Amino acid sequence: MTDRVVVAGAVYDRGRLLAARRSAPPELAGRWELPGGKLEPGERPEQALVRELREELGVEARPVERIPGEWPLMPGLVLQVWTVRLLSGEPRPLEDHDELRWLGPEEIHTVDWLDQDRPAVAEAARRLPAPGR
Ligand SMILES: Nc1nc2c([nH]c(=O)n2[C@H]2C[C@H](O)[C@@H](COP(=O)(O)OP(=O)(O)OP(=O)(O)O)O2)c(=O)[nH]1
Repeated sequence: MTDRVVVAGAVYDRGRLLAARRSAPPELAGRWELPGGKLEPGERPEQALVRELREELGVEARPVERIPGEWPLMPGLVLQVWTVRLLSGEPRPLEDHDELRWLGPEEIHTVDWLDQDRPAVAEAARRLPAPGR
């Protein structure tokens, strides 16, 4: 059986990375992740990511490039991450999250990331654009 893909966004703004705190389910609540969600049948990852970021954060966004790699989550689920450019809107925790935080390069480790997200977050942090971009 092939694993189901969860797509998540490395959303950057002024040299900071967006982190989102999950509000559910109970075993994940309070832990931080990259916003995104599961691919629906027939959906391409980029489409799924645009849809999820619209639903969860209320923003319009454009996937820019995939961060190479694929990270196992729970059995049957793997995480893929795209860098994302925000086109419009200010991210708000509308669904699945109860807090958002923009983290600069020195702040990446100040939130309690989901254990399984740490390698992906490290890759996302390595690609943080300079503050002017
Ligand atoms: N979005 C996201 N989910 C993650 C990350 N790390 C991680 O283990 N997960 C898990 C949590 C969930 O079990 C699953 C993603 O499902 P979800 O609940 O966010 O997605 P969804 O909106 O498509 O959910 P659903 O209600 O259709 O099941 O992957 C991450 O960085 N981002």
